[in-house]
Amino acid sequence: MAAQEAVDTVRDREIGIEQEHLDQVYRRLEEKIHEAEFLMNDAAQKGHVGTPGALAERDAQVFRAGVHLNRLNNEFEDFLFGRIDLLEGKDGVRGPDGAYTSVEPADDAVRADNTADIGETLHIGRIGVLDADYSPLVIDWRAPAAAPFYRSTPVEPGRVVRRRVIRSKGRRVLGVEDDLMRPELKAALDGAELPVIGDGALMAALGQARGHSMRDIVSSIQAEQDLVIRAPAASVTYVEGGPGTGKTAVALHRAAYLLYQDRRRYAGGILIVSPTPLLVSYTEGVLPSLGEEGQVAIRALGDLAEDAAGGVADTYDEPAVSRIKGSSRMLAVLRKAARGALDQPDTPRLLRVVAFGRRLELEENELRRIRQNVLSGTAPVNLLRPRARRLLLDALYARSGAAGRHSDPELAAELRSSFDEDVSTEDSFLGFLDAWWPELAPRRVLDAMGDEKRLGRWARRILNPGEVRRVARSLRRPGLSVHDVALLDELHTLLGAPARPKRKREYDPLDQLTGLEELMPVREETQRERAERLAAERTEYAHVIVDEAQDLTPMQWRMVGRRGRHATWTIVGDPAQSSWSDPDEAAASRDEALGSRPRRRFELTVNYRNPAEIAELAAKVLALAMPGKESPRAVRSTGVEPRFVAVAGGDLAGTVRAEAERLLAGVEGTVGVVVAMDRRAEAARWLDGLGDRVVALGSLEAKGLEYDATLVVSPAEIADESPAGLRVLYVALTRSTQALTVLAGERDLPDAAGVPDLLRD
Ligand SMILES: Nc1ncnc2c1ncn2[C@@H]1O[C@H](COP(=O)(O)OP(=O)(O)OP(=O)(O)O)[C@@H](O)[C@H]1O
Repeated sequence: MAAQEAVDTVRDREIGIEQEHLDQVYRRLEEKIHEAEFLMNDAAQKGHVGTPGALAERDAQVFRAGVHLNRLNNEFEDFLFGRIDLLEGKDGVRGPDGAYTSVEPADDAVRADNTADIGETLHIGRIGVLDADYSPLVIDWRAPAAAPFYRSTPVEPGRVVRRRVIRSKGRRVLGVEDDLMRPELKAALDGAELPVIGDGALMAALGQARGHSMRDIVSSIQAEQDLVIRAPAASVTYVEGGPGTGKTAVALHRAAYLLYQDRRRYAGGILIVSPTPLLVSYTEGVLPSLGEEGQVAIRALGDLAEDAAGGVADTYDEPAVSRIKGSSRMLAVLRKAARGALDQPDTPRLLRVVAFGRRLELEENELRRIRQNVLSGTAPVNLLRPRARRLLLDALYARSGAAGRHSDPELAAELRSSFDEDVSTEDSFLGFLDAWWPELAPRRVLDAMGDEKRLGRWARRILNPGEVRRVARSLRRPGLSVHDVALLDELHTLLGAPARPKRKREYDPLDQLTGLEELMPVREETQRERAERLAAERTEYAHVIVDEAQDLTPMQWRMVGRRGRHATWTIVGDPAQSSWSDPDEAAASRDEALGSRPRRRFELTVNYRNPAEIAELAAKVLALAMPGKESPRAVRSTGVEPRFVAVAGGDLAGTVRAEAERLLAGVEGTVGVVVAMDRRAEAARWLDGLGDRVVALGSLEAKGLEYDATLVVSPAEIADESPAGLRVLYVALTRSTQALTVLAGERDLPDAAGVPDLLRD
């Protein structure tokens, strides 16, 4: 008891020490806020008067102050979250943030009797704060000096002796957790022995109940993850790792890191491509919690093309259809369709005009010849219209008999231009051109492909008749599917957008400061509008991050590739979770999108999501889905084995509901019920009235998400859905942080214990 009290006293004292530091940080921030308010008022009063240099300097100050203001107003849970106590550095040099730059300890930092003094203490937070004398009160987590907080391990401690995670809420420190990186050392801080409190900050983070949005992991990023987050943004950073290894988390933190490193370069925008709108809404809170929003667009694959009018495409084609629509064979079909769609059922077959007092006509054959001639070029169809117009005029002029009238070239040219002028302003000619060579919108071509006969013509020798029928039928349904969006985007390129006049903008010196728009409350409305407009106009990005990259189809890789032609890339994925039927084809398209850029490859090996008991079950499916592929190592175990149940009395709905209720009672947070795609709608009805902690999901929608508990309904149904079914089942089984129930239907051939045959040893 007495020992426990002593521990508690030390803990309270250490919390008190961190509290003092946090108080000091807040005092300094308040000072800065006063400065910020003064500067903002001053700026508002003076308007934009002054030399450009002075303006830029003032704006930079307002910007920095605005960052602090914004941060404080948001009352982040843990503004300050870490601390490292370090040995003296080797070179004794300090970096721009006031911390020693060396990661290696000085030669004499550890004495022969294994004692040492702490040479430097750094606090790590969401942004950096300097004291009035420029000493660092808090180091930004992305700064080089903060890297040892994440990188240091007992095997390679560098200068770190003690690594501390500080839990705080607003202005109050709630707790501290320490890890000793050099346990063999007797280290002293200000002459007293260095105390060590508790262990397992990471475990505490992992055990917390889940909500419907992802949390940042800034206080517990692990060394192998940190290497990826801080990898230099050259060419392509390629990250592979199994379920729950933090790929999504790492991708988001990397976006924040890149912005910190080089804000001006990434003013060109960072695009994060996510497979589903569900994953977008699950992850979109992470960047704001890291203080970054303005420059990063997180978009679902179904929301990437501009023509996707009517919002996000989130309907899915049946697997047999998406397999065709996603494949690179569609490219050849679309090329034909983009040209063939010029021929509509109501396309005029005769051109008749009056010129020089004569009636002139071009008949069907002549018109066809002209069209073929124009289309022999490779330019986008809409951009060929001027050439079509010219060839029509040429043919009409030839018919008029005026061509040989003058031998003098100047007179002949004059005659020709007055002919062109006459004809091309005539209503009948203009009306004909609009109908015969209409400006094609991508959507119009896609709709035309819904006509089975026409699609059959365009897809001859590319798709078989059964495939043509399926695709045409799917295109006649209202709305857009996720896979249609990549087709639309390809059509956009094939058709070409006619140049539109650019809108003029007023010059605003504040625009030079990227990110400022997010921070200036007085300008909020207009700046937000501006940000939205810029985002809408943006078609290329400076950095592209692809999450769940294993799922992109060849057509989707082409679509994403177009948005990052000059970009650097970060690609995260897991081939074992791919729902695309032909991973080799997709990999070839990915390589095409990335060109010859060199790649740096990283691997993440630790599963932070699933307890070992769940990971072990999922590994059985992995062995079937991808023999020989190794499972990531689960970092914790809960002692709770997965539960197996068979459908009771043929009542699937009733059993699902009862099992969902049981899970809801068992965990504090969220419950996901994963069913085969074609059961999505009924599953939502089964769960009616159980509250918003539980959601029904189609197997493909479960990508990237996680729940405290999951109920996987009929593994066999999910596995049989598509050629990639086993990999999709692997995804479904790896969504849970605590509890997993597997419900077996008849098709699962459960044994007496309710275990489906797919999951038996
Ligand atoms: N270093 C960490 N500290 C705390 N939590 C972590 C850490 N790394 C990952 N996690 C947590 O583990 C879970 C899985 O992370 P994430 O979703 O990024 O994995 P993933 O590799 O994208 O998984 P999947 O491939 O299954 O979609 C998340 O809850 C994440 O917050």
